[in-house]
Amino acid sequence: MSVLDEIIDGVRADLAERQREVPLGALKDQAAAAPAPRDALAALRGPGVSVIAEVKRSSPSKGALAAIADPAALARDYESGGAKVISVLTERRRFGGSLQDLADVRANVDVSVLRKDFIVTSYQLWEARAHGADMALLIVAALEQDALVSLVERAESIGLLPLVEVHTEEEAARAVDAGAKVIGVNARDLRTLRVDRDVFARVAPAIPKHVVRIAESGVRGPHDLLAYASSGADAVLVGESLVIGRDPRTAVADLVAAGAHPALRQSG
Ligand SMILES: O=P(O)(O)OC[C@@H](O)[C@@H](O)c1c[nH]c2ccccc12
Repeated sequence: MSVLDEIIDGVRADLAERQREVPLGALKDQAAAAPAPRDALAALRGPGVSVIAEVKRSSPSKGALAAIADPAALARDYESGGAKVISVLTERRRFGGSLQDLADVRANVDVSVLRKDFIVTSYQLWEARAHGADMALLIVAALEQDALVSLVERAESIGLLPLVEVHTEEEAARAVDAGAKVIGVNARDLRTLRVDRDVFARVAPAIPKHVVRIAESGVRGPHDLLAYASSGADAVLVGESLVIGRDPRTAVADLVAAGAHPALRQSG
């Protein structure tokens, strides 16, 4: 069984428990009472290379990264550094996150917030919206095409912008077919956890220009952002290097400054 399959087994077990506690009808009432969605698409379209900064306590590949006692404070630092979107990992077993983290972050920033999790049912989309998310991650490798298509549609119908994640050209074609407006290319293979920063340059040409292209994982600093930008990235998604550093606000600001460089305007 791949790492991805193992993670999803755990996600399904936790999900079953939450579904017993909160019936869908009650969850939909919570979603109706949540603050209105923010326009993440406009934020991601630039100008410059947008930075999505992630609240990430641990990862299956590295274990514990940072304690992050106050995710909202970290998110405010990211925002003041210029992050356009805050990504909040809500998966509990491997990443140490929660839906409470998502709600805390959303209540304390003015930018858009992404629910980063392993979404396999529409119940999780309603949870995302009920806790204030503006975007939700959908991982192509975790979903049959029918399920992907219906989750993209459902997300949009409840006001969530789906970020559809791929790792290969074939997956990118599936994401485009599913109508994704935002596609993320993950440098990390979720089946093996290996990072290959060349994946973005290989896969990006399979994604039409009108789609927002996000390079995910492996950004250590401005030089990696610039490399992704030169291959056509509209945005980068950064976790580990921000949470392990001493000054997340400055780390984001350095990325944002690199992404604002005028020479990048002709790229892509
Ligand atoms: O910590 P990094 O290498 O900067 O990566 C961030 C982000 O791309 C990574 O957390 C991620 C990308 N896709 C995912 C899917 C599930 C969980 C996590 C992820």
